Amino acid sequence: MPSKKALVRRPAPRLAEGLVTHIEREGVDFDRAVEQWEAYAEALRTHGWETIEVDSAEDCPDSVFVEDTVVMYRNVALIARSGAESRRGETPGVEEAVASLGCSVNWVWEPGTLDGGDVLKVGDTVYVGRGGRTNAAGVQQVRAAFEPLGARVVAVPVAKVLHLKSAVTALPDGTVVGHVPNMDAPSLFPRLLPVPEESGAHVVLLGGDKLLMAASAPKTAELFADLGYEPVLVDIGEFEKLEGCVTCLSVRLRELYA
Ligand SMILES: NC(=O)NCCC[C@H](N)C(=O)O
Repeated sequence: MPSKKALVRRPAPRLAEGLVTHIEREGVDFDRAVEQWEAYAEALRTHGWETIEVDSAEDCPDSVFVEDTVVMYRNVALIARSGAESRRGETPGVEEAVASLGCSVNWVWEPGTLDGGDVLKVGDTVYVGRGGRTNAAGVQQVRAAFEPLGARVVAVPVAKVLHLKSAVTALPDGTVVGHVPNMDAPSLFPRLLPVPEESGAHVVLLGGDKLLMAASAPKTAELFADLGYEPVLVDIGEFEKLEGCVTCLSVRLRELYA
């Protein structure tokens, strides 16, 4: 059944200690990060999403990036097991949240690793990035969880960036949007629109023609507006310093059984 709920998780006080892998570390202004997070959640609500706050994980610096902890396919939640050990303590609160919403809950088990940021769904195609955070066993476990439900899993090598969705996401019509210099295997995507900015590759579908995007991608926003979309820009600069993007700050639940 269609639903418009989104999990979000308040930044932990230790946010500034979050992991940085592919960029230089920069100081994070915690108060500003909280303001940006509030504005992000407000943008979701303004566009019809009910935000559900997962209990905060005070000791987990990266816990605001809630997308990495769980992958949804229909009503089934697959609880991730991050390739970064420091992130594994983030999952219990998320398990509770999805279970209390009536989702069926599965887990990625050792030796599998998976970050939700490596999973891009386009219709029933589920692209899974195999990279620093997601290993081959993790990809196999996504297949085992979702293919019996009708998904087709496509594994995608990821080496240049943190996650698959650091490089590509998709528009409402299924066109994949990607920053080609960050992509390891662009030919795996049948309909690819290259975008001029790294953060332009990150869109959250708000419904209809509306696309939530980072304010740091003005040229891509113009490109999308010219194609008939309506970009909604939010400043997430403090999270970008930690390799975060608009997608990673929420998990949308679109097919709950009410
Ligand atoms: N899905 C995402 O894009 N997640 C961003 C995670 C950033 C965090 N600092 C990390 O390295 O895990």
